[in-house]
Amino acid sequence: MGAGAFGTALAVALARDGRDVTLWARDLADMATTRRSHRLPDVLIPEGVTITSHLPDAGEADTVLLAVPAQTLRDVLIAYEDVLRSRTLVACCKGIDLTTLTGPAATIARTLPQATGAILTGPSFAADIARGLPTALTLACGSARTGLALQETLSTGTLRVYRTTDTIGAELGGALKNVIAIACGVAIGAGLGDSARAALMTRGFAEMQRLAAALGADPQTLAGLSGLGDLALTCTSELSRNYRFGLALGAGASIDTTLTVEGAATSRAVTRLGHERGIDLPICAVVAALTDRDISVETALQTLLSRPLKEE
Ligand SMILES: NC(=O)C1=CN([C@@H]2O[C@H](COP(=O)(O)OP(=O)(O)OC[C@H]3O[C@@H](n4cnc5c(N)ncnc54)[C@H](OP(=O)(O)O)[C@@H]3O)[C@@H](O)[C@H]2O)C=CC1
Ligand SMILES: O=C(CO)COP(=O)(O)O
Repeated sequence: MGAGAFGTALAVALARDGRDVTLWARDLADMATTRRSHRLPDVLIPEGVTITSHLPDAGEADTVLLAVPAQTLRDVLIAYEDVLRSRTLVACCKGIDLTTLTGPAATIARTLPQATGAILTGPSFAADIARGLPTALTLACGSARTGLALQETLSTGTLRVYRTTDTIGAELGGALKNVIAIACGVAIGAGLGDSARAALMTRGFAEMQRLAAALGADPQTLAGLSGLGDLALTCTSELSRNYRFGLALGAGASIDTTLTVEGAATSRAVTRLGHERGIDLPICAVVAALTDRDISVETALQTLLSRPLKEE
C-alpha cells in the first residue's frame, strides 16, 4: 500500500523475484497504463505487479507492506481497518507519529491490535532497490516465528533481509537517522565542513542510543542496519531527501515542499518525547527549531557549541 518511491521499488524487486504482488495507490493517475511512477521515472513496473486503487484487488494476500509516510500511517490503518485487521502488516516507513509519539510498529500495535505487526527498515534508496542493486535491510517483528517467515518472503537475490525481534530499536533507528541527516545537511549547506558533519553524526548517534535505551530498545539494534547503517547512508548522500532538505536550509536556498521529508515532523515528535522523558537530545531539538524556522543556522551552531563541556 502506497505507490510512492519506496512502495513501487519494493513491488518491482519482489515481483522480479517471482512474488505475486499487488501495488495499491490511492490515486493511480496513469500508472496502470504507463507502468511507470513519476517518483521512479527510470523504472518500468513489471507485468507481474497488479496495479490498482481498489484494495480488495489484493484478495487474500496475507502480508501487506505499508509504504506511506509515517505521519499518515495511522489514518491509513483506520481508513482500511476492515481489510487490514486480520493480516500481517509490515510498516515500511521511518518516523515518529506527532500525535501519539509512537513509531510505525507501535502505531500498528495500538491502532489494529488484532493484526500482526512488523517493520522493514534500514539503509536503502528506493532507486537502488528498483535497479536490483545489492541492499541489506532489517525486518523487526515481535513474533520470532512471523519474523522468520517474513524474512523468507521479503528477501530476494539482491535484497538481503536480516531479522530481529527488537521492534522499538528498529523503528527508532529508522526514524532518528532522518533527523540527524537534516542536521548534517545543514552543516554542509552552511559550509561548516566535513569535520562538523562527523561530529554531528557521532553525537547524533549518541542521542539515538540514549533515547532508544530509555524506551526499552536493545542498544545493539541501533549499531546495526537500522541505526548506524542508515545514518551512514543518509548523512552522506545527496540521494537522501532529508539530507537535501538540510542542505537547502543550511544554504538558505528554497525548499521543495512536495517531497516526503520524514525527519522534519519527527524532529518535533522526538523533542517532545525527550522533554517528557527527561532525555537530553540537543541536536534533535536544534533540528526541530530550525525546521520550524524558530532559529537561524548561526544560533543553532552557537546553541550546540556553547553547551557545557562533558565526558564523551
Ligand atoms: N524513498 C526511499 O528511498 C525510501 C523511503 N522509505 C520510507 O518509505 C516511506 C514512504 O516514502 P516514499 O515512498 O519515498 O514517499 P513518496 O513521497 O515517494 O510516496 C508516498 C506515498 O504515500 C502515499 N500517501 C501519502 N499519504 C497517504 C494517505 N493519507 N493515504 C494513502 N496513501 C498516502 C502517496 O500517495 P499520493 O501519490 O497519492 O500522494 C505516495 O504514494 C517513508 O517513511 C520513507 O522514509 C524507506 C526507505 C527508502
Ligand atoms: O530512508 C532512506 C534511505 O535508507 C531514504 O532517505 P530519504 O527519505 O532521506 O530520501
